Amino acid sequence: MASNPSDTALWPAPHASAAVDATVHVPGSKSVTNRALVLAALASEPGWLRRPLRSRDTLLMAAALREMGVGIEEGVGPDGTGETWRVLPAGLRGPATVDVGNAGTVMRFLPPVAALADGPIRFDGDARSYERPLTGVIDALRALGARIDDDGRGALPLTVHGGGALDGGPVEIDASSSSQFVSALLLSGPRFNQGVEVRHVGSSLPSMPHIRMTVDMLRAVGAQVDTPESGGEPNVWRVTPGALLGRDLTVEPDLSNAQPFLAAALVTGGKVVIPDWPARTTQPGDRLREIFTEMGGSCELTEYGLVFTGSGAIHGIDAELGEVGELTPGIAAVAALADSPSTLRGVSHLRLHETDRLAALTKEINELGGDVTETADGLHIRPRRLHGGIFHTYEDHRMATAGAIIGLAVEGVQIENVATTAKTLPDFPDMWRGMLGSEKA
Ligand SMILES: O=C(O)C1=C[C@@H](OP(=O)(O)O)[C@@H](O)[C@H](O)C1
Ligand SMILES: C=C(OP(=O)(O)O)C(=O)O
Repeated sequence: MASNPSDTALWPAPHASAAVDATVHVPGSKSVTNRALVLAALASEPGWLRRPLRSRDTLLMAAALREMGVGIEEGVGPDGTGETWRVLPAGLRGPATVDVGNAGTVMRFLPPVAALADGPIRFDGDARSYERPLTGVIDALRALGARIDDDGRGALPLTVHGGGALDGGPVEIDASSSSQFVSALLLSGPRFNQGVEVRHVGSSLPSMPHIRMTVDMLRAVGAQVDTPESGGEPNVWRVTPGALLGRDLTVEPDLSNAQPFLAAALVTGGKVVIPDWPARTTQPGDRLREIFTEMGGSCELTEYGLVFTGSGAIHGIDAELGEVGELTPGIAAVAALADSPSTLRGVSHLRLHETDRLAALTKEINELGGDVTETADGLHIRPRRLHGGIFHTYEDHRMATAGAIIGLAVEGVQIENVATTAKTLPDFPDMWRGMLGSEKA
């Protein structure tokens, strides 16, 4: 966890004076947008993304692909809102420089793409990006025939010396620190000469829904993928070499970014409607229907979207969150306000996310008077009466939204650097105020 950044930019988290009653249009999924951009860039024909997320992580992905020669044009959607990107694949080339920011998807998904480019591609990013695990991708690409210069730590910054093609073939990786290693190799796999066979050899594998998202999206653009779930060996994914189709894809709302708004209904005993909640999805945020129901709410999935209603009571939960790790900060925030203790398990890899999320949540909730302890693989949260204070965010968007959830119920919470939410949700403060603006009298 980085040291406390400056406290100068403090955002007074709005306190809810009544139950919220709002409809919240949540922008597109980060994970879907960035996969769609990579797949469209690797396709053999142009493609469209409708309602892409435009946030720091996805703009970095688009900028990086443009740097490598891909055309990405802003288009005007049928409703005139300019909500489309047209992606024009082109011969990938260096020299180029990629800024990954602190986007796991950019730092993991693009080195395999760079290995297919002609020329050197340099990768650099925020200070935190140097600490986030990348060895799985670097070692695998080297084993598959790529030349990569790094400083020997198996992390950023680095240069991939693209040779215009990559042999590919079988490779073993330990993806226990991030599922994104597997997704990264699979996404570019169809373009490797021999495709790719990824065998995960680590003790555990987090975020399986995100790997399923990768597989589903690859299949949707014509790739042949064999998975453990389709009768293959456990922990082995195989992608056959082949051309990818350009698609016209409408990006689903980001269900993990719906989390703070659903939490607002739970915390205030109100109601929040999220239009366009997909009936079927690989997004981990879909698990919120079940998790937040267990914590005291109820939900109804209609053709219009998800209607989520709080009961006024908030219950603690004992939950295994390894599959849905990115939901942990928001769940921890709700758990700190519950009527019974919670244990959140299976998320030790969160120590290597945007910040050490387990340490950050523990420290910040406890500084508001809470009683949170870190366990080997998660958090134990005993609710206490909380008081106001500064909630530091460590440049982690989900810390900022977690603090905002607590602020609804606790007066005087100030979020340091709420602007960090722009990583995946650029309009968060306005959306939050908009939701509260429609509080019931
Ligand atoms: O592939 C993806 O889009 C993601 C995978 C997960 O990463 P980890 O497996 O590193 O947790 C998740 O936490 C991240 O927010 C997005
Ligand atoms: C872990 C996350 O992001 P990243 O894609 O940078 O890994 C997240 O959004 O919670």
